[in-house]
Amino acid sequence: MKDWVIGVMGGSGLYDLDGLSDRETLRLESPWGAPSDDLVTGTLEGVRLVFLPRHGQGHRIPPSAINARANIDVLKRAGCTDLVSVSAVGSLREDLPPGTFVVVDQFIDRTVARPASFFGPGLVAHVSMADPVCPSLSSAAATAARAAGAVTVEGGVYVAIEGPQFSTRAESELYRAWGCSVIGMTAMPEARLAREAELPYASVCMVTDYDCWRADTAHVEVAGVLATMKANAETARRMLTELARGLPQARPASPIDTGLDQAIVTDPSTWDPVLAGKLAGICPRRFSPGALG
Ligand SMILES: CSC[C@H]1O[C@H](OP(=O)(O)O)[C@H](O)[C@@H]1O
Ligand SMILES: Nc1ncnc2[nH]cnc12
Repeated sequence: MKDWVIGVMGGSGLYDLDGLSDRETLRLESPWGAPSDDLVTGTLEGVRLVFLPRHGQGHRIPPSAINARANIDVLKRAGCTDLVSVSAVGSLREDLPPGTFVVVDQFIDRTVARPASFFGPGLVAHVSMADPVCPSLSSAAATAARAAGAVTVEGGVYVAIEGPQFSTRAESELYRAWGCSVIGMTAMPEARLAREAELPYASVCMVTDYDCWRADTAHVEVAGVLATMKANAETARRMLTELARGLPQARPASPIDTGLDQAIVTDPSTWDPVLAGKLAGICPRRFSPGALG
C-alpha cells in the first residue's frame, strides 16, 4: 500500500465512488456536529481513499448548511493525509467552456454565513492562506485529469458565493472584472479548514455552465448543471483512479503537514481546555491529551 490516504470530497453529481476494493462504510462522530454523511473507504491503485459527498447522499444539504468543520474533522480522524475536492462550477471566462476541468489555485471568499475556523476564543491561530492549495497535489490532479481524457487547465481563481441562489448578472460581471475564472458555492470555507487541519488540498473544478454573463447563452439552471455533471462524473472517477496510480509509493513531507506550528498565538498555559479537546481531531500532534502544548 502507498503511504498516502486521499480524502475525496465529492460535489454535485459525485455521490459515490466505484471500483474500490476492501470497501467499508465508516460512521465517525465529530465534536463539530454531524458530517454530511458516512465515509466510504477503500483501496484504489494501491492507495487508501476516503470518500465523503459534501451534500450528502441524495444531495440533501445546501451549501450554507454543509458542516465543513465536521467534514474536515472526520476526514482527518479517518487518517487522511491529503484532500482532493471535486466541484461543479460556472465559468466566468470565454476560454473555459462547459466540460473543462480547472484545477484552481486561488479563491475569493464571498460566503457570509458559515463557521470558517476551528479556532476561536481561548485558542487563537492564524494560518497562511496566501497559497491556499497544495501545488504538488494540484499538479498531480491536473496530470490525472488529462490522463482521464479531460481538457484540463491548471490554475484559476474560484469565487465562492453564499448561494443558494445563482448570481445576478451584475455580480457575475463584477467577478469577471475581479479576474475570477470560475464560480461555485462550496470551496470556502472548506479550503480554509483543510489548511487549519494541516491537510494539503487540491480543488478540481468541472465547468458545467457559463453562469449568466455570456450574451446569447442561456443563464445557468440546475438541470443543465446536473446534466453536464452526469456527463463528466465518469471522467472525475477516472481522474481519481489516475491520480492514485500516479502517486509515488512514499509521500513527501509537505510544510502544510505542520502548518499549525507557526500559527498558534495563544500561550498554552491559557488554552481553553474544551476547545483544545475539540481540536485533537484535526491536530493530535498538538492537542491530544498527552501532547498539549
Ligand atoms: C447543483 S448546482 C449548484 C451547486 O453545485 C456546486 O456544488 P459542488 O461545489 O459541491 O459541486 C455549487 O457549489 C453548488 O453547491
Ligand atoms: N454558475 C454557478 N454558480 C454557482 N455555483 C455553481 N455550480 C455550478 N455552476 C454554478
